[in-house]
Amino acid sequence: MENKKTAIIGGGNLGGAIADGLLESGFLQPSQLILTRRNAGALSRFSEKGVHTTSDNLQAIQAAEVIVVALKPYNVREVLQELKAAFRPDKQLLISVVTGVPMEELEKIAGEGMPVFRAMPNTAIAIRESVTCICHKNATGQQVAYVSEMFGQLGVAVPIDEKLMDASTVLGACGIAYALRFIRASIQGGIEIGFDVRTANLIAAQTVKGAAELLIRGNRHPEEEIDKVTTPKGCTIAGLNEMEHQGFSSSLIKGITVSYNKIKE
Ligand SMILES: NC(=O)C1=CN([C@@H]2O[C@H](COP(=O)(O)OP(=O)(O)OC[C@H]3O[C@@H](n4cnc5c(N)ncnc54)[C@H](O)[C@@H]3O)[C@@H](O)[C@H]2O)C=CC1
Ligand SMILES: O=C(O)[C@@H]1CCC=N1
Repeated sequence: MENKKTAIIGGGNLGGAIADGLLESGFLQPSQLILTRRNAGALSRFSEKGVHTTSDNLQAIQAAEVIVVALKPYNVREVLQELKAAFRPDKQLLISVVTGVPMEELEKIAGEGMPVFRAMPNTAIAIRESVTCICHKNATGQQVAYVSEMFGQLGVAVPIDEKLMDASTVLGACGIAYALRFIRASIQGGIEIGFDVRTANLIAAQTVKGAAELLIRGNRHPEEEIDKVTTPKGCTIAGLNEMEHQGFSSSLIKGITVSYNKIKE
């Protein structure tokens, strides 16, 4: 499939990370990518690579077949409304990574029949290790295949129903921060028991990577792998049980539900 000229509207944390992933994977050449931001000067690391960077969203949309919207939820409606006339439902497709804005609303702005996708990646998309949950409306099979391939190049793409989009935001997108906080706490503990910060960082991060790979490659439930580590009367079970007495699993579950309810607000 021929790769399509793509405009990313909103080259911030996530928009920039998507651009990094698309370029690094070779899915797009720099000349096939347009990146916008209010202050286009902040995108110089992309323009140096040959990406067209601009603050002119209208020009970007007119030049693109695929439009990725990576604006903040609080200004996305206003910005897209101003660009309404530039969308061409017969020639373009729209991918929104914006939290909490339904596809129906995006279609109303972009024009009836516009192929609309919502994609929920996380910041690991910059290194092609995202999990990206995707749903769609009005898209042809070919368009669905194209968008799946695009995000598949940037990690793992998972098709979901739109009703699960907020849940995927919490588990996948916010989840990166939750996993990193786990690693940070491990580092703090590691320093208490004798490691310097760099060594503790390496051990904690590689351990989490190994744990994740055991599940992904083995398609197993975590408890199966935990059982292999917990020697009877050993130090692992003693540590785990103390963590649970202190509310470890409970605090994560509560955090996830609070995060979910916050999106619903
Ligand atoms: N950061 C993350 O890990 C994730 C973010 N999201 C969603 O992605 C969206 C973007 O989030 P971030 O990248 O974190 O925010 P951000 O604030 O870093 O990026 C938004 C960018 O849009 C630019 N912008 C504002 N108005 C503009 C305009 N009129 N034209 C062009 N650019 C404009 C801003 O200058 C900024 O660079 C949000 O809706 C967020 O909910 C989704 C998944 C993960
Ligand atoms: O914190 C937020 O609201 C956004 C959505 C997912 C990641 N960052």
